[in-house]
Amino acid sequence: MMMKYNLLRSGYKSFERGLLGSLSQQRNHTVSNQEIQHFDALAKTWWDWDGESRLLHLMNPTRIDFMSQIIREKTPFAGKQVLDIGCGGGILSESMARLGANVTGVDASKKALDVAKDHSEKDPKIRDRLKYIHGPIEKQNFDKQFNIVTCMEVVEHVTNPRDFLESLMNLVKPNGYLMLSTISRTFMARVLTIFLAEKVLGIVPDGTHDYQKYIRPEELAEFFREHHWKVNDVRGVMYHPLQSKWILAKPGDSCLPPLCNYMLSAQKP
Ligand SMILES: CC(C)=CCC/C(C)=C/CC/C(C)=C/CC/C(C)=C/CC/C(C)=C/CC/C(C)=C/CC/C(C)=C/CC/C(C)=C/CC/C(C)=C/CC/C(C)=C/Cc1cc(C(=O)O)cc(O)c1O
Ligand SMILES: C[S@@+](CC[C@H](N)C(=O)[O-])C[C@H]1O[C@@H](n2cnc3c(N)ncnc32)[C@H](O)[C@@H]1O
Ligand SMILES: [Mg+2]
Repeated sequence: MMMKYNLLRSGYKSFERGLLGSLSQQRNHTVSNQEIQHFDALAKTWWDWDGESRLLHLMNPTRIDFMSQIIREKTPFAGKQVLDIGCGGGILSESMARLGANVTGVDASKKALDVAKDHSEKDPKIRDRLKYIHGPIEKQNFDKQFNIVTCMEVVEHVTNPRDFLESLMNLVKPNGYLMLSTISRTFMARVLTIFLAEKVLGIVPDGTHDYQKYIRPEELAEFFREHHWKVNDVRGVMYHPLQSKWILAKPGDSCLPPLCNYMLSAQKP
């Protein structure tokens, strides 16, 4: 019987250390060396649109669309201070900078970050609005908070997700947003994102995901509400391999929580 567990519940003992450790002042580590080695290996082809990170490139317009729907301003990113956690090669960071944001990208993969820096340096229109920092988020000492913190396709790759998310939440300004995308822990997600996407279709690099690290939207929503944050929206997003594009569910599209990939927006009181 598969143990039903919630990685975000404070009493839950994760494999490395009990989450109770996160209740102390000292935060648990959030970086898995195995995960970072995986993304280090992908760094070289990150900006190859038909390369191994193709689905992330294809996902970009959809996540900009989702965040724009939530922020509901004419120019949702212009002039905003944005922190992109787990920015990788900078696919989303560059898009938000192109829309006028001042973006700080943080990633634990030095190789991916070097690719991000190198790629942004080539574009005078955005390079002055982009800054990249290497290292675990829990070790960063920022002298400011951010209007928007993005964390796209990252939380399913960290250890101690509770500590990871709490570090991010501390970096959001009051009334600011934390925008996430990740994968739900369901059988359908396991079949689609691992069996089909990695093993059968090969559209995601083999070994990218560990089903045990998937987090359900209701678990994330409960976690934010425990911290008295408002959950603005939870939206399913499905990759359509025949159309090679991501389809974002419409608001209120289904009373069911998303069963595979989803995006979630939470707002700080
Ligand atoms: C309990 C146990 C032991 C389970 C084992 C799991 C297993 C091995 C199962 C195999 C058994 C089997 C053959 C099952 C299939 C039949 C079945 C019983 C299904 C039941 C579940 C179900 C209803 C599944 C739905 C599947 C379905 C409807 C198929 C029919 C046709 C169809 C709709 C096909 C669509 C295919 C499709 C949608 C493909 C897209 C796959 C996908 C979701 C891709 C997204 C991948 C992703 C996560 C992208 C983000 C990303 C990307 C990258 C990157 O580097 O590009 C990196 C990242 O970190 C990312 O997060
Ligand atoms: C699938 S990639 C997503 C990249 C980017 N967010 C995007 O969607 O285009 C996941 C990224 O998270 C980074 N990562 C994983 N664990 C991390 C952690 N604990 N702290 C910071 N970055 C991390 C990896 O190095 C990798 O670059
Ligand atoms: Mg992922």
